[in-house]
Amino acid sequence: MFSHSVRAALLLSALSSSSLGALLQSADDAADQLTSTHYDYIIVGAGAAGGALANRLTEDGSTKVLLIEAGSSDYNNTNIEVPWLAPVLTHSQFDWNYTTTPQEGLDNRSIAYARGKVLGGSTSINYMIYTRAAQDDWNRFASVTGDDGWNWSNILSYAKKLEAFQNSPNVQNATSKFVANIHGTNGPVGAGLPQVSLPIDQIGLNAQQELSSEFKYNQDVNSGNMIGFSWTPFAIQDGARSNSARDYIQPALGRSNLDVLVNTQVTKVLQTGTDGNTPIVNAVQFTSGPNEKLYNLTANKEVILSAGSIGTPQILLLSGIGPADQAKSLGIQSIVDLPDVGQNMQDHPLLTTNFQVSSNDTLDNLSLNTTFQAEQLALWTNNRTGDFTLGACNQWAWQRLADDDPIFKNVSDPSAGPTSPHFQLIFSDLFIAFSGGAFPSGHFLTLISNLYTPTTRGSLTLNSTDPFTYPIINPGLLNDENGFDIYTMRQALKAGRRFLAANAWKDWIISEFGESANATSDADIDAYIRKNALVVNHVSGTVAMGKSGDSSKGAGALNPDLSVKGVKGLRVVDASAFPHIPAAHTMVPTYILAERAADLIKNSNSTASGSKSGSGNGAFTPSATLVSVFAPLVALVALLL
Ligand SMILES: Cc1cc2nc3c(=O)[nH]c(=O)nc-3n(C[C@H](O)[C@H](O)[C@H](O)COP(=O)(O)OP(=O)(O)OC[C@H]3O[C@@H](n4cnc5c(N)ncnc54)[C@H](O)[C@@H]3O)c2cc1C
Repeated sequence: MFSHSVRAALLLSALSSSSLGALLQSADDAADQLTSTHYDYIIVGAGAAGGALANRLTEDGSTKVLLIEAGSSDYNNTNIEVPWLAPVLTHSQFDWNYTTTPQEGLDNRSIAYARGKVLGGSTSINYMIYTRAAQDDWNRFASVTGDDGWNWSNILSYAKKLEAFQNSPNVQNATSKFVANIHGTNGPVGAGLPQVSLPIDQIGLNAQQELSSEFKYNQDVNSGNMIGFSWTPFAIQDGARSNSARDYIQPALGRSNLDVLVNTQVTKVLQTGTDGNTPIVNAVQFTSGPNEKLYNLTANKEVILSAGSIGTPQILLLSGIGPADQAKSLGIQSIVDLPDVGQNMQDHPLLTTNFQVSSNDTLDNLSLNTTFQAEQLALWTNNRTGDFTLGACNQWAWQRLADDDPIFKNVSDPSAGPTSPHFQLIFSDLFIAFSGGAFPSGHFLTLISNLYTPTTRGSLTLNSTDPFTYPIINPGLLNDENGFDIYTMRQALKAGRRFLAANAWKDWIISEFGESANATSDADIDAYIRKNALVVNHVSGTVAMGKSGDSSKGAGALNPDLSVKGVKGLRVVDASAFPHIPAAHTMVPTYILAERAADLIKNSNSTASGSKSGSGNGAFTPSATLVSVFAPLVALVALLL
């Protein structure tokens, strides 16, 4: 969630400890194995979705799967495992380190855009916050796609199936903080509530009770109704990060029908033939690096792109699956004209404000007090307990604008419905900033106000035909013509200030601190937001699903079963498929999407086999496009044929 540093987290150097035996560490070294194996499915990207799919599809021992990941296998690096160290992972070797275009809505600032590049993808570098999204969000996916299978009533079984929700003995009064019977306990993904109580927890509860008409108590944010003040669940199990590498991929590696190839980037998908007039696209091209050999490999059944909301549209556009005019302008041969590929990009804008507090018992001590820091680290190392098991906050509030808010006279409500929030308020027990630079000494509370129903849409377009040149990423943050986004960010900050002005906080909070303290008029608040807002890193929607068949602009690039419109043998399963960004943290919605996708794929009869007119399966093959784009490397590739 946070894109820069919590100062206390800058403690440990990366301790590398790769230990997965059955992994293929390099395409070059594994060439013999790859050439001699026939894969039913090739999954591209080992993040939230790719990890879940690789596990579920290989439950059937007769199904052979290859999972290809651009990053390393180092998912059990200490900085990844220790929850409190999450902030050090952005800008690290595990981050693609993208940058956006100058954002008009952010005073033309370009901002860093994190994405995970390691087994587990962004689940290995994220902030582990665990939200399923509201029932109204899922019901809207069903209505946009015309597929009732995306309804809350159907996906709830997947939400439970994937969970191992812990009722940890370390969580005080746990029964009032979550609803046990709506959670799963036997699934792969570990989750639970914070194990350490903080002094501000009781103050937060008192403030909620004092202001209960505005901030209702919600016993479980994952019930389908997210609205209100609640306790924050995390994908943390027994004190350590839970991610798709640890929970889905590692357990499946013991199966002989899963191969995982890391340090390997897929550069495009390839057409292998036609079925009638429909192109069959069931092959991938991949390489170890910009100047390394290129390989082609065909799947018996399908290629599944799970490279995330940046990687997946980039691969499709490089392959000629996207807007035909864009392909033409770059000299890429178009396979199918799909105007929505790379469009519809959405993310959640984020804003921090700091409050100086009178107590010296805050999590700031993890950086201010080296003795305390060492004690806490020892607790984590020895027992997986203590403050290093914590995430960004223990409590938060998910709120809606009032139904009669004046903004709705001019703008129709962009939220999915009454169970879905317009904004989120996070209450963190320390100083958090994203701008870098020196931290003030002292003790703080940080309010993080985030917009969850952005009306703006951005885009991803190619910079070049070189797959190693990053695409042009424009999430269009706060660039709304109707004024809804900046208005709602302002209302979020005001609501957070109201919460922190409750009588309950009077002995704790001294005053708002720093530049924001002077932002009192609407104009000043808006200026502060535009100057300082960043992003929650939930990028979604760039290859959205829509109703079946129609591939015109705005109708979605995917069918409701996540197959790519206009071709056979190719599916997209990741956060790029959401037609609207879920008004929630997006990891669990992506897991849920992948869990259902696995069943859709297993039940699908639409196998794009090579018995149609096209090339044979499971073999390295040359391709015409490869020759034109990578002319200098042709000689190297030829050696492999
Ligand atoms: C810093 C940060 C903090 C976040 N905090 C939270 C949070 O607290 N809670 C929450 O719910 N969500 C959070 N998120 C968002 C959440 O992690 C993502 O929504 C989710 O992981 C998306 O899953 P995905 O499968 O679509 O993509 P990813 O998990 O990003 O996986 C995509 C994978 O594909 C690989 N890949 C990409 N291109 C290629 C290619 N060409 N060839 C081979 N492999 C490729 C990538 O390396 C990556 O491993 C955060 C994200 C970030 C970056």
